[in-house]
Amino acid sequence: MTQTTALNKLVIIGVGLIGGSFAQALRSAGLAKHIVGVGRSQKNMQYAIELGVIDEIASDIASALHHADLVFLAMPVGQTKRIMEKIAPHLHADTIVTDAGSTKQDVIAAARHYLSMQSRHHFVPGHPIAGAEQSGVQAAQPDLYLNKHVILTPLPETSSDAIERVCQLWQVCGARVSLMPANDHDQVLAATSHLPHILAFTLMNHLSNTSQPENMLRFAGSGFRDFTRIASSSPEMWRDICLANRAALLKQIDMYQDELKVLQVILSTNDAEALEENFSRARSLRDEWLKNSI
Ligand SMILES: NC(=O)c1ccc[n+]([C@@H]2O[C@H](COP(=O)([O-])OP(=O)(O)OC[C@H]3O[C@@H](n4cnc5c(N)ncnc54)[C@H](O)[C@@H]3O)[C@@H](O)[C@H]2O)c1
Ligand SMILES: O=C(O)C(=O)C[C@]1(C(=O)O)C=C[C@@H](O)C=C1
Repeated sequence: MTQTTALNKLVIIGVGLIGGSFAQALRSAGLAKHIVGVGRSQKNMQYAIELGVIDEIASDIASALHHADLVFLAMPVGQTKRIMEKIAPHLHADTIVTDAGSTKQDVIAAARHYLSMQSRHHFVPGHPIAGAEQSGVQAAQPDLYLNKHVILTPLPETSSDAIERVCQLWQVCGARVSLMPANDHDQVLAATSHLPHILAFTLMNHLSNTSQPENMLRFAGSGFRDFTRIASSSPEMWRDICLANRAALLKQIDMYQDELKVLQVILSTNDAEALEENFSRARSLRDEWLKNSI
């Protein structure tokens, strides 16, 4: 790998789990000399300073972006349009902008609408497939991206230099970078990330509709804990993701319902052989995935 030069000024917009972890990873690699945070809540930003995640709280967007080498967008995807509109007039010609949004086509649509062609040359849409159910800067950790995938979905006009730079920075964080068309990204993530979150939230809501959920939950074991961990995730973040990727997610929900219906028939006909075959198929695919995952 070629030597990665340090960023003189890194601007993080949305200093939470994802933005804070990126800042910490680059700082610990000695690659971020000065980190400016742009936030929504003053309390959270003050906390980010105390934790040493950022060096400065931006007083306004123009001064935050002045001579910025890289801007990392890490707020919920529902905020993307607002932020793109705010940053667009202040971006320097060579400032690279990248993001961590869990959906990509909506982020790209916002970039096309608000960013100039010059800025889009330096815009690299991205998504780390790493995270947690906790949110906020207090949950940030420098090794969050270690051995995790990062998907970049560049625009046709994104310069190869900008892609290379962002790619190198993620590699410094310990991640493995892949490139993918944004539409493919959104289809794939609807199945492997957005649907599972919907299922976990729905299971909790389903139990809350039973007569005495607390009695039932008292005896829930580790299987239930594993399955529902992600139902503790940020409702705001997941509201935005699900709305942004609505079409792909609705398709996945339909297919999942069909799969449940198959299981209903198997159970109602007391078909032991079909039930075991159904579970074996699922186990094989998961075992295979585990063997090959990083
Ligand atoms: N949590 C995950 O597992 C995960 C993984 C990969 C990508 N992502 C994506 O990364 C982004 C951030 O997720 P997170 O988990 O770090 O969330 P988070 O809640 O921990 O952090 C988001 C931060 O953005 C701030 N914010 C909200 N609106 C803002 C605005 N208008 N201007 C400036 N700051 C604003 C919030 O105050 C918060 O501090 C989201 O787009 C999410 O889809 C999340
Ligand atoms: O580990 C978790 O808690 C996550 O939800 C991480 C997770 C995922 O679904 O895998 C969540 C959203 C992202 O955009 C990327 C990663």
